[in-house]
Amino acid sequence: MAPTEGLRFSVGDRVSCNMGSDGWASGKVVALNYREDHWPPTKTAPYQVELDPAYGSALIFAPLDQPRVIRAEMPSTFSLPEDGREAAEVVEELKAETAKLQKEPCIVSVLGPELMAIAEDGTEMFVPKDAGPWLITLTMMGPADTAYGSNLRIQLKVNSAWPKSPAEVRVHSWIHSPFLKQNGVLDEAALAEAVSAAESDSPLCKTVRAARALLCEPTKFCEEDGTESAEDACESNQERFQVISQYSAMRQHDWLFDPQKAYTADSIHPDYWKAVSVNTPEAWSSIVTTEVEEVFSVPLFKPELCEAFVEELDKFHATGLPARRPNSMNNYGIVVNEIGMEPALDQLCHSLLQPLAHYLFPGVGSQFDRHHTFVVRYKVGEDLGLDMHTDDSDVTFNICLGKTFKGAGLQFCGNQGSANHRKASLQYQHKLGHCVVHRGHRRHGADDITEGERLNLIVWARNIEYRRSRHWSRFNVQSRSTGYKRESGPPDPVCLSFTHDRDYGVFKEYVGSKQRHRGKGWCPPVHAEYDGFMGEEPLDD
Ligand SMILES: O=C(O)CCC(=O)C(=O)O
Ligand SMILES: [Fe+2]
Repeated sequence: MAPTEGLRFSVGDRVSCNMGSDGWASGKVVALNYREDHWPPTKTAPYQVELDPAYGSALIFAPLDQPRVIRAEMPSTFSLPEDGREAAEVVEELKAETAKLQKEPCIVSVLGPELMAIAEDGTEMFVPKDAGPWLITLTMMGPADTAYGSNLRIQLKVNSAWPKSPAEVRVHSWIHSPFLKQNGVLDEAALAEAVSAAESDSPLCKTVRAARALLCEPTKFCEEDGTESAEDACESNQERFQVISQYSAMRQHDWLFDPQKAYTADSIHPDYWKAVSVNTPEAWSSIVTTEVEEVFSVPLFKPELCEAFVEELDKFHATGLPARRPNSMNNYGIVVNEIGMEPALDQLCHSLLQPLAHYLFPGVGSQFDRHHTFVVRYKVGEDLGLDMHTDDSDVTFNICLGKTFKGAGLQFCGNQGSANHRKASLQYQHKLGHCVVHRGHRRHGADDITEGERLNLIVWARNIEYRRSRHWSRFNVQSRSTGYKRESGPPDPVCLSFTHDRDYGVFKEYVGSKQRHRGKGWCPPVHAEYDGFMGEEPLDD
């Protein structure tokens, strides 16, 4: 059908809709100029879309007729361009361009082009063979004496239609920017504009200059109404930068911050060091313990590394410098990327943890983009434990740093949305230096500590390719609506969440400040209630 009324799509057209952090979901247009009764008279949405059964057949609307909101359903032109060129020719060109890039004054290091370990074609993930896409990884320096005067790590994803099809820019460093999307990808429209303003005879250098300018001089690219957000971003960077540089003079173990020195044969458990050096399935299987299906553990840090890490955190606390907390329930933990450890932790994540994740969870664990890394801390008289939850990660690594403690086990239940997601599957006892590895969608929580103090380093690793695949969308979009399977029976008490569940109060008492959550839960969704389900009474106001 031809598009009507100036809209790009017609009723019946197959489309993909941007579900925000949930990725893209496929469906078909069922109405144009859609309206809901309660909307003001002038408000319409260009399209109503019925999502595919894989996404719960939900009826949604697209608020804007823009490619970033709704696009034609097709294999992403990004990964599998129809007008792609010979791969060898593109690789040669990219090599020549990366050589030019090395000479740019802001560039610290360049790696690649490397074939991606895993990529998405708009719906599914595939292992690239030789036709791309490729990644170019680089570290560059922001302008000195500004809020951006530190190393920035970015990755360029390039396909075989390069340079006709632009590179996607992924920013691994945690930088505040009005142009950065939630997943760490630079806004495509802003990048295109900045590329057209950049000067260079190499398209790759132009892209990198444009990315640097967007990230480090955001006000130049903002319309008047956006200047405020650019200024806010600048201020947040300044604050972060200040903490990092102030603390750099007070560090107890400088080597912990150094990507060349922190995670080496001196600090990594010898079994792990051997396995990662060999990196074969046999080597990994000889050190991995399967604690229960899809939950694994490995020896990772030597006790000396754990001890130094804990001393460093104690030192940071003692300075009184402001720290960002990992979540609202852990008031004494700390986001370690924010105190200057990011370069070293990048190295830990990409060189040491990535190969293990590829072995344990091929596909989703085969490639990581940015990671959110923090330390949780539990102590009697402070935070005791952590409510049942799922992580905003694709793969989570959880390493016990010490100190000595009793209680504080890690309870695992089922996968989010499954019939047994509130059934207990494992109580894991942390061991010094050992790392537990699990998927982010696994329901888990920390038992209360009864004695001593426990600190754990948590790495939430994310994979952009996976989050764009149908699998992730199905799991996340669908599971929030119709996708929760009917629960097989009442929950096991250890799997109850006081922040999420509608029946917590039926089985357990809300103690102290937990009271305020009574009646506010959403889980399980109504259609997924087990036989005989009873919801709790709401809180009397
Ligand atoms: O305390 C632990 O070991 C788990 C912490 C955790 O699950 C989290 O912070 O997401
Ligand atoms: Fe967690």
